[in-house]
Parts: sequence; C-alpha cells; structure tokens
Amino acid sequence: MLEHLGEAQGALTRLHLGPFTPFLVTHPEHLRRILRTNAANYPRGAAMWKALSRLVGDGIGGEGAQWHASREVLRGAFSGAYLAQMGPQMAGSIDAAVADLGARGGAGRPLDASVEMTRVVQRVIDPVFFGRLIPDGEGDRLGAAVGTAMGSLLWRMAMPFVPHSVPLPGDRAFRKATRTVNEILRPVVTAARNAPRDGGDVVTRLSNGTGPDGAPLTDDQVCDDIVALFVAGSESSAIGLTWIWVALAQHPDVARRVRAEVDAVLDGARPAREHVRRLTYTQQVLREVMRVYSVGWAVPRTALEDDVIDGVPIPAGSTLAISPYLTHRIEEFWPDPLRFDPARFDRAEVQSRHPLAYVPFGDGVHQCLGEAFFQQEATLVVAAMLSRYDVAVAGRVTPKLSLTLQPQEPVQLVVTPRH
Ligand code: HEM
Repeated sequence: MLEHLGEAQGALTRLHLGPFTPFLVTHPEHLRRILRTNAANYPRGAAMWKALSRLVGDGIGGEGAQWHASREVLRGAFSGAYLAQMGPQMAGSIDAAVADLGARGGAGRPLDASVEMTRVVQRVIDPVFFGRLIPDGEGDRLGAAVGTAMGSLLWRMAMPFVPHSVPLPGDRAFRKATRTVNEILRPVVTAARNAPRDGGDVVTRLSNGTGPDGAPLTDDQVCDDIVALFVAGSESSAIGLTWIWVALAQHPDVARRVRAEVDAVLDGARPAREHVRRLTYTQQVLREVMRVYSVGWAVPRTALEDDVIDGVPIPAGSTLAISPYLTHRIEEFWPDPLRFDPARFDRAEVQSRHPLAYVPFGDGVHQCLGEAFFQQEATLVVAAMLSRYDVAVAGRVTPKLSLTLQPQEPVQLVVTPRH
C-alpha cells in the first residue's frame, strides 16, 4: 500500500479509508508547517495517541505542560555529555551481549534477529534507565510486559469510538500487562525516592524532577514516563538494528566496506565510544538504513483550527499522517529513491538537501530524544558484530506495516566466528 501512496510524490493527499479520512503529509515544506512554523496548531491527539495515553500517561508521550516538564527532565539523560559518560558502559554491555549471541548461534544455528537485537537493546538501556536500581532480569520482564500492553492496545487504536465500558479484544491482556509493569516499577521508584542520589539515570532524574507547577513528579508520572521511554525507545531500536542486517545482506559490497572500516578503526581492540566518531562510513550506512526502512513510518497529528497548506484547506479536527517513509522516497529530494546508497549522506549531499527531507526521528518540538543514543548504540552494535562474526541472513525479508515498519517474517541471522 505504501509504495502505491508513494506515487503522490509529496502532494498533500486525503486518504479515504472507510470512515477515516486523514491527510497524508510527506513534502518537506508541508512538514515544516506542521512540525515547525505552525506546530501549535498540530498537537498529538489523534486516535493513536489517545489510546497510547492509557499506557504512557500525558508526560513525555503526550502533549502540553506535563509533556514539556518531562521533556526538560529527560533531556539530560540523552545529552551528549551523558552519552559520553555512559559510553564505556554502553560499549561493554553491547560487546558482552554480542558475545552471548554468538554462543547461542554456534554451529550455524539461525537466530531470530529481532529477539537477539531486543536482548542487546535491553542490556544497553538497563543502566541508562535504571542505574543499579532494578534487580537483574526485571528489565527484560518489564520490556516484555510493556510490549504486550502495547500490542493489546491495537484494537483501541483502530476503534477509538468504542467506549471503554465496552470490552474489546486485548483489554484483559492490557490490564494484566500493566499490573506487571506496576509490580516491577513501583518498588524501583520507591527505592529511588527513599534514598535520593545524584545519578544521571532516567529513574533518578525523574524521581528528583518537578512538574509544570514546580512540585515533584508523582510516582504515577515517573512510572508513566519510564514506560513511555520503553515504548518510544526499545522496540524501535531493536527493529532498526534488525533492518541493518537485512540491508547489509542485500548489499554485500556495502557490507564489505563497513567491515573493512570496522577492522581498520578497531585495529584489534574491542569497540569503544572513541571509535564511533571514526566509523564514518558505517554511520552513513546506518542513516541510509533509517531512510529506506523508516521504523516510525507514520506519525499522526490533529489540526486544532482550520489551516491551509499549499492551497489545500485543512479543516479543524482533521487527522494528519506524516510519513517519513514516503518523504524518504520523493524523487525530487532522493534521486532513484529505491537505490540503497550510503553516499547520500556525504557531508556535501546532506548540506545541499532540504533539512526536512530526512525525518526518521521526526522534527520540531517532539523530535526524538533518543536519536544520538540510537546512532551511538547502533554503530557499536555493528562494530561488535562484524569484528566477531561473519553475519548472513537466511531467506528473503519483506517489510510489513504495524505501528512500526517491521519485517513480515522473522529475520534469520547466521553468525560464524571470524577467528
Ligand atoms: C530506530 C530508533 C528510533 C526511531 C526510528 C525513533 C523515531 C522517533 C520519532 C519519529 C519520534 C517523533 C514522534 C512525534 O513527532 O510525535 C520520536 C520521538 C521520541 N523518541 Fe524516538 N526513535 C528511535 C529511538 C529512540 C530511543 C532509543 C529513545 C530513547 C531511549 C527514543 C525516545 C523518544 C522519545 C522520548 C520521543 C518523544 C519526544 C517528545 O515527544 O518530546 N527514541 N522517535
């Protein structure tokens, strides 16, 4: 369906999906109006966000004063300075997770890439989110419960007009999963509150943080924001990492060049943060992967008041679906858009391109907090994997649209130790 919609090549189009008639927005100049110059008129608020707020509250996953307060508190946890401070821990966790992955995939046994990449991501976020406050293994259990709760909201997202008094499939699973989430998170938040510390981790920052009225965030708000970060950061990263292996398998010449760069830069050492900056081609490849496989393929907004964009009237109350996936396929900005070409991210190319032609992490006030985090994490994962293994993908992989752009069938990774 998406490839078909791509024929619009940036034109603002109204979709007719039964009773649901959102505007599809892809042209960078239209994005500029919605995400930057008239952003106040286009808050979150569409059906997806409303359903999601049952899980993530109205902090960082929401809109308005509470969102703003949460964003201010969390900004530090994703700053360059904190990423640098966390660098050794992140690199160490990734390398250890990648070594374990190899042990499971010995003797050519295929591994499910998204399961493996989720394991890696979980190991990385545990210290960043929780410091040392969460018991071993509970981070995995929390991630699984949040995943289940998200999955069980799909019906509510698809049928936002059904009142909550009317049961829908998924409601029971949702309640059970959110009970588990609370069971795990409450003691962690209580522990952080009872023994205040200076840690830079997310739980400590939120527990010490204040809301729009200057009062400390409540336990509910702290828990909501942690869950929101799980939702925003963990599945998207794991899927993004999974697509990297698909792209490298489909482009062996690119894969060879990435591996040569990793070998030259690491020079026999284990991957560390100081290598990331020097892995320039690898980083270009990651950007191209995020262009072609835009995990957050659609980002909804709602118009508060009537507006006109490029001559098209947008009535108040309309839903607008921004689609980074389609923006990344507009010929005017991406010649031969289906060709996988990391050179699109050479410095000169980037500087001459429209600044909103590349938006895998959104733009404007809600721009992804975790973009630099992901770029660092993904570069280290690629370096750790390719320095240890020859990596192959068995079978063909096609994309499928869910809330995120996912592989239709499990991606089978085959890893063979190099030495
Ligand atoms: C492949 C990886 C990722 C992709 C494709 C991605 C994509 C996005 C996009 C498109 C948005 C904008 C949503 C909007 O405009 O409403 C967003 C927001 C956000 N992302 Fe990411 N993200 C990724 C990884 C992460 C990670 C690793 C974290 C944190 C651990 C994170 C945290 C967030 C947060 C907190 C927001 C909401 C920001 C706000 O509303 O102020 N993301 N992300």
